[in-house]
Amino acid sequence: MRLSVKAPAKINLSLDVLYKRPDGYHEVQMVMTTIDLADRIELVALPEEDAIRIVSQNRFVPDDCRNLAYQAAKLLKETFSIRQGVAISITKHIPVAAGLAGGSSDAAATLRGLNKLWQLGLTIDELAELGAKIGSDVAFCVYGGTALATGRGEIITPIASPPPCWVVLAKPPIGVSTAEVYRNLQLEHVSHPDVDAMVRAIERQDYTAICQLVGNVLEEVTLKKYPEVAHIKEQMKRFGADAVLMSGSGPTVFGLIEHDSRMQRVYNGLRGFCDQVFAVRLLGERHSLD
Ligand SMILES: C[C@@](CO)(OP(=O)(O)O)[C@H](O)COP(=O)(O)OP(=O)(O)OC[C@H]1O[C@@H](n2ccc(N)nc2=O)[C@H](O)[C@@H]1O
Ligand SMILES: Nc1ncnc2c1ncn2[C@@H]1O[C@H](COP(=O)(O)OP(=O)(O)O)[C@@H](O)[C@H]1O
Repeated sequence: MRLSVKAPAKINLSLDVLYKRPDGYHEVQMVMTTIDLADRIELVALPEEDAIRIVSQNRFVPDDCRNLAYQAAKLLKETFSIRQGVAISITKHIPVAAGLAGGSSDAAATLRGLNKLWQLGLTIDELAELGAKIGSDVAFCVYGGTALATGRGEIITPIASPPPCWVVLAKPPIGVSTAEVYRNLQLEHVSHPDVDAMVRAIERQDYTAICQLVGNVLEEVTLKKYPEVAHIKEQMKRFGADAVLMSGSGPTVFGLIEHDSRMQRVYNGLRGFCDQVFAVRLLGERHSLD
């Protein structure tokens, strides 16, 4: 049996860090939303072989137990004593180590897919709870759509999706370590975005307010280390994006744009000096288990 599952990227419209916790993680408050830039996960049952195989053509993607999709399959196998194997093919479209949760989304898609393939009958809440054991962003990726994420990012409260718009993404050729960015964050020096106001602006579908309220406390850390990220931000503003922000720990910068012609201008302008540029739509729908 074979199954194909879509694994979309996320962006953080608002990302605040409240404090460092005794367990080493940071307490966060984020508004996250999925976008139409996705990896494709193919799951093939290996009934004769009790192994997890990862297949990927992308040289930045580990093909062993470091792969988050591998960890998702292993977690399900161990928790439910599954005695059969699976081959997981990952076709990457989401840039790696980019602040777009590509690995987390691959893990979440693997959880949703194996729930079907192995007929486990788990609810989406149960899958999200398992996902949180793999990484802080995995629970959100299990649900998709738009949500307020709190705790270390694993406590998910679904909210309405923002009004439809274009998202132009530009990723400079650097990979960022999330752990390092959190480690270098100096909370006494940051200005905090108003996450609650962002949630309210989304709930009332107020595009102008959403654009005014975007903010990410991790920006300062990554921009300081990589001035090219600040440069991309400036260019995206100059070409006319309605709002510009770095996603997650970076280095990907995204711009929100309402009108098609403006999107084309921003996209073409950025392609002049950045290799990885994408123009996609927000994905309104949450994932269902059907
Ligand atoms: C910054 C964010 C924003 O959505 O995304 P990315 O930039 O990675 O996409 C997330 O908080 C990243 O989530 P994720 O990438 O799943 O992190 P994890 O694997 O759980 O943790 C990686 C490391 O980041 C640090 N970490 C992560 C989450 C958190 N709330 N506090 C932390 O301090 C810890 O040092 C941890 O060891
Ligand atoms: N399926 C996967 N796809 C991409 N990267 C993965 C995957 N599994 C594990 N990784 C590792 O996770 C790290 C972070 O990747 P990714 O999830 O793309 O970035 P981010 O945490 O910035 O959103 C990478 O350096 C990579 O080695």
